[in-house]
Amino acid sequence: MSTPNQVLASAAQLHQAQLTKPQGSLGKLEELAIWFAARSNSAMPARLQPAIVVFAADHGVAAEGVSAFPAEVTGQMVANFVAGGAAISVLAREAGASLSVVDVGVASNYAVTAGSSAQLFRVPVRAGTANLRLEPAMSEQECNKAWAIGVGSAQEGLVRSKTLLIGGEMGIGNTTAAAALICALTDIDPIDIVGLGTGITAQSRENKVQVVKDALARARAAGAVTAKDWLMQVGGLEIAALAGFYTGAAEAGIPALLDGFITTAAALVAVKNKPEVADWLLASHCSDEKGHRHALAALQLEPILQLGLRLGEASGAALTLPLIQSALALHRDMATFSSAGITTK
Ligand SMILES: O=C(O)c1ccc[n+]([C@@H]2O[C@H](COP(=O)([O-])O)[C@@H](O)[C@H]2O)c1
Ligand SMILES: Cc1cc2nc[nH]c2cc1C
Repeated sequence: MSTPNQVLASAAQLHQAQLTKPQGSLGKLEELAIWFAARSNSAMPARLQPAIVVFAADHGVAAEGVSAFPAEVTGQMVANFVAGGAAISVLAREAGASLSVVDVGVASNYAVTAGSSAQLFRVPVRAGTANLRLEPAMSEQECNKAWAIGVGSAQEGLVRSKTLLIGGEMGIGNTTAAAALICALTDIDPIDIVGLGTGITAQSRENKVQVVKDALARARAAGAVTAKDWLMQVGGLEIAALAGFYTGAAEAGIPALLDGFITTAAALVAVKNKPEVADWLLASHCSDEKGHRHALAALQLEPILQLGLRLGEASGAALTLPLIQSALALHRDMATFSSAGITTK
């Protein structure tokens, strides 16, 4: 596992103090430049080359009425990503990021058009998870397979020469799985974590809280202890792939930018499994999903933005890219007090 370089962080901090601005006046942007310096082999990090990888899969728990949309939307949205019409298609183009979609378990058939705007990899581990209220979402072997696809996605051709990895997800029903994982790994009550997902009613949310409580009780009785036990019991295939993706990024020494509620649940699994992964994670935004801020706090991460987003697909992470690139450009290109001949005392 790579570790951030504190000597480069100190050099970057000294450089920030010499730029033509009052100390600390660029706030969080200064912290970002120093954070990337420690993780990019240079006190003056170059413009980032971001890769967005959206993992898609279905959830058996959708049968419990926990989403405002039918499960077929997962596959239909994969087709939309490939056709270039989804929010993340637009935002990836705007930010100059590559976009890949990895189907690790979409249950429905979907047709993709030729001449696509995103690369699609179809590597389904199974056709969606089982209903996690009633049985383990997946077997240990399936969980490991999805995890390995995520590791491979962070370390192979998909992201070659990229310097920032962004994981996203698409999966109807996955806020239920993510909520269950966050509750299991933080010991916070489902009441404080379960949210409205795609926009369910308050009454449906009561049912969703009960579904999560039932799933947690079932998995606990089945002997779930480790983060990977919980992942296999109440997680999802795209969540397992994302946890592997963050682990693979950390192993390769490439920073990873989190998106919303579901990606943060996956990051929590990765960090509980291997604490050093935390050194490579950056939070882009705090979504409107009820438990997101608790999950970020459990990871000791402070989000850059809070815009009331609740979309997923890596959209919040992509929206943060211009700010991050600006932070690095300011760090590289601003004049120093001495080069500009500005007096400090
Ligand atoms: O990223 C978030 O914070 C977020 C919050 C709410 C919903 N979502 C997206 O909505 C889908 C899951 O919502 P649901 O209601 O089907 O569980 C899934 O495709 C996610 O990408 C994403
Ligand atoms: C249309 C739609 C787009 C999405 N993108 C991520 N999750 C989603 C859920 C729905 C329902």
